[in-house]
Amino acid sequence: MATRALTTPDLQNYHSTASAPRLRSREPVDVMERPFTPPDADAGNVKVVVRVRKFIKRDLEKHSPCIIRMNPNTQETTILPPEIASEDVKTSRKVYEERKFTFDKSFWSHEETDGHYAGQQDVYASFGEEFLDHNFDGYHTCIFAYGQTGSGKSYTMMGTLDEPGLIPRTCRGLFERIESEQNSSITYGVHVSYFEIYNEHVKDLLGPRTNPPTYLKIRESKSDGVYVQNLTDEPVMSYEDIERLMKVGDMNRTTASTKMNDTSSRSHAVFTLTLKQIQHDIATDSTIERLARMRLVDLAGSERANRTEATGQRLREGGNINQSLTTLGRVIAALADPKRQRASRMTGLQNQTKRRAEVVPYRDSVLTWLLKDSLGGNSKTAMVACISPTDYEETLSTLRYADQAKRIRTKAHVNQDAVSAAERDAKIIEMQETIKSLQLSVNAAAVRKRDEADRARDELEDYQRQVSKMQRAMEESRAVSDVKIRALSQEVDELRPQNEALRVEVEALRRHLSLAVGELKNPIVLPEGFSVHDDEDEENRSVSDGAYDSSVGDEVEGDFEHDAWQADVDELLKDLGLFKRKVADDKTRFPHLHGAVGRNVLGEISGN
Ligand SMILES: Nc1ncnc2c1ncn2[C@@H]1O[C@H](COP(=O)(O)OP(=O)(O)OP(=O)(O)O)[C@@H](O)[C@H]1O
Repeated sequence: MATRALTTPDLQNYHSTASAPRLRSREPVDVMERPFTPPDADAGNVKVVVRVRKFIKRDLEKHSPCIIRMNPNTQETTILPPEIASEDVKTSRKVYEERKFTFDKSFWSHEETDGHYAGQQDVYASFGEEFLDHNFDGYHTCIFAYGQTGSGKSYTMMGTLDEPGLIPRTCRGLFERIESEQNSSITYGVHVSYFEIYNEHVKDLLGPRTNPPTYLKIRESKSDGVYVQNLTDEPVMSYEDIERLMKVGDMNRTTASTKMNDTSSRSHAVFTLTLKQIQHDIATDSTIERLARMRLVDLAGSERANRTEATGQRLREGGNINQSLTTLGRVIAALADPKRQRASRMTGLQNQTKRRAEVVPYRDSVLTWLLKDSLGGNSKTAMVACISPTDYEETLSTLRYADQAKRIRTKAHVNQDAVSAAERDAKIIEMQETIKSLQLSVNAAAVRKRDEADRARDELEDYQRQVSKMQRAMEESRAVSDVKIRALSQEVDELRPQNEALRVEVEALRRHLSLAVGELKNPIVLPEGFSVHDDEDEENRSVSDGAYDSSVGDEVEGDFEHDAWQADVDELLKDLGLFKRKVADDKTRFPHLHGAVGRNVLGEISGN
């Protein structure tokens, strides 16, 4: 924000006809002389002006005559019936008749050579400057252009490079006033936003272009009313800053060629200037803050589809444009309803009357919802009805619309806050505290979010780690099992022949043993003098004894045999004990070889 000195050279180009002369006089003004305290609320009707444009190529090709007359003294606009062939008049059911309307201003922009011709500067000077006065007094304002396609809305609002319209002139006027301000105790801040409503979507015209386009949301709050969320609201320091933004916005606007207009605006464009003034009184160390919003709206054309020969996308656009404009018509009708106006002024309303006061269908379209305050609330509002000089039906419809809008009353109040030094300090501290606590909660939320995310990520990683660990462990254990199985199989294979040999040996021993045990239990008693020699025994004895002594009696021979058997049995039992131990050892070493082999062996040993 800054207090500025007047630098723009072409101030002289503007001449003023508007009523509020204070800043317009360009005289240095004493702050005491210009008290910062205008009346608090100002109820007034919507200001309605009508403007007829000159012939354009299309009119000239059709050789259509001008059917509009305007009286510069009475501000009366007259529409004459079109010259149609008498046969057509007879067959047509439509009523073509002369109609008169009176508006706050009727701008004759049809023929430059006429004495009461109104150019762009005249239109601005007539009410643009007055509305700027309202802004500096702290009132919100809204100027919107309404009319059929090709009737001159964009020309009136934006204009051309050579003939700038209301928007550039208002912006230039705003900065000229700021720069001409002599009072160094006032600081100014200006912001600009520019958006369009296309097919019932809000598009930021100053934001970056995206594909697909980004549509913004509309919100409503107690403190800010209806607003567009995340809309670019650019701070500007000079008219040149705004000029640059206007170019960006206009390039982003959705236009198309229709039968009625080569560069037809297919959207409603809303250009908003916000002016904040802070006046500081050094003596009392208090400040007065004023906030004013200027809405400058270029509506899309109110054409009927069959007239523009629209199809496809154009037809759909037409439907949406008409939905907004039809709703605007209903809102205007509701606001202009005298019964409603009476009801809204009355206190202690009956229910039915109260409902009538409340039911204005603002929310039925994006356009009317966003213009809610401008149309029926805290705003000083003007409508510029743009008309073609040739089109009876569309022009009559626009004039009727405008005539109805005249009856709308708004209740504007000054948006001003007086703050003492102590209050300001307290407010700053409070804001600092709020910011601090917001920052903390934002940080905490961010940390919480981050923590939660981190924790979740950690948990996931941990889980994944566990899963892969487990998979690895399973693979390892499978590998170990495979090795074990292979080793055991090998061992079993190796043991198989030993086991077989043992089994055979055990079998032989068992047979031998049972024979021996049987002999021991039932010894064979030979008759006296009977000896049984076999050749082998005889031979053995001869060899072992060296000499055979036939004198050794039968008893001696029997004892000897018994001892030998006993020694054999002892030997066998010893072998068996050894074998048993060996088998038991193997069983401990190869418990898995519980299988048939081991069991068989052990079973066989134990005689099972
Ligand atoms: N007062 C005027 N003086 C000179 N030319 C004008 C005037 N008004 C409109 N025109 C011309 O008429 C044509 C149509 O005007 P403009 O584009 O402003 O119409 P529009 O109502 O905005 O149409 P749309 O709704 O299709 O956007 C343009 O070529 C414009 O320059």
